[in-house]
Amino acid sequence: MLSLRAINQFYGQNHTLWDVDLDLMPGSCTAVLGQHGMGKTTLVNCIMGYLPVNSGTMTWQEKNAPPRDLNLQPSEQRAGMGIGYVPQARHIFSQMSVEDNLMIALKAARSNGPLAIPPMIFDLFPHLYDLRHQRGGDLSLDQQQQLALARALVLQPKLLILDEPTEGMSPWLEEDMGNLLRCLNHQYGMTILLLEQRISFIRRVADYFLLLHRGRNVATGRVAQLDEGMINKWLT
Ligand SMILES: Nc1ncnc2c1ncn2[C@@H]1O[C@H](COP(=O)(O)OP(=O)(O)OP(=O)(O)O)[C@@H](O)[C@H]1O
Repeated sequence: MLSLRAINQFYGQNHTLWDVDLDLMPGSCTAVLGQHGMGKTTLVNCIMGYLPVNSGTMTWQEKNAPPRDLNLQPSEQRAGMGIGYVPQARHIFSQMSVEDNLMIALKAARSNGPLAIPPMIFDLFPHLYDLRHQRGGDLSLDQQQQLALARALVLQPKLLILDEPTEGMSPWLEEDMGNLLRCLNHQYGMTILLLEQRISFIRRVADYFLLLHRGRNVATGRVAQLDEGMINKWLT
């Protein structure tokens, strides 16, 4: 679905990503791990087109369609292509209603075509239906997190990218988030890329991992292979 090869990125003179490779299989959930400042958000910003890639290739391929060079797609088109993103800072519009927050995502990506919130949104987030006329800023932090996720889902992305979705969450909300991601992954067949620090959460929801250290990809594999040795070496 998405293949990255030898991605390098610089902030000015600062070499931030070094020859990073990543392969996302359709319907899989992959976690990118690493301590603070190791390059996780930078990698996603490159995928979303918010930051330029200095070298390397990013190839997007859907079933029965030719591969597309993601570097050639303007960032504003990537959501329409099927890449949804929930940033770490939720960036919801606090003055707009819940419904308008959802509609604006549809309008931004679809200049023509139907502008209806898909039923799956309120199936997944029934509370948001009850709150649909409330201002985003009046929601609790958990509800804002749900709204940010719902807004990424209105376009029914093929790939959903989440930056630290469990940050600041209590254990029971973390469990709900895990169930939701598993549902999106297994029932809706969505491919998921997760930037995450909590190992227990990764073990619950992810199939594969990629470990970044100082912008370098130092380990990849199945989550079952993520052992204490790796955790002690790279994550503590
Ligand atoms: N706008 C920027 N300008 C210059 N350097 C930056 C900028 N954003 C991030 N960096 C640097 O790039 C490196 C990678 O940062 P990045 O935010 O991608 O790491 P991260 O793994 O996502 O960290 P965190 O877990 O704290 O979000 C860090 O050294 C950081 O200081």
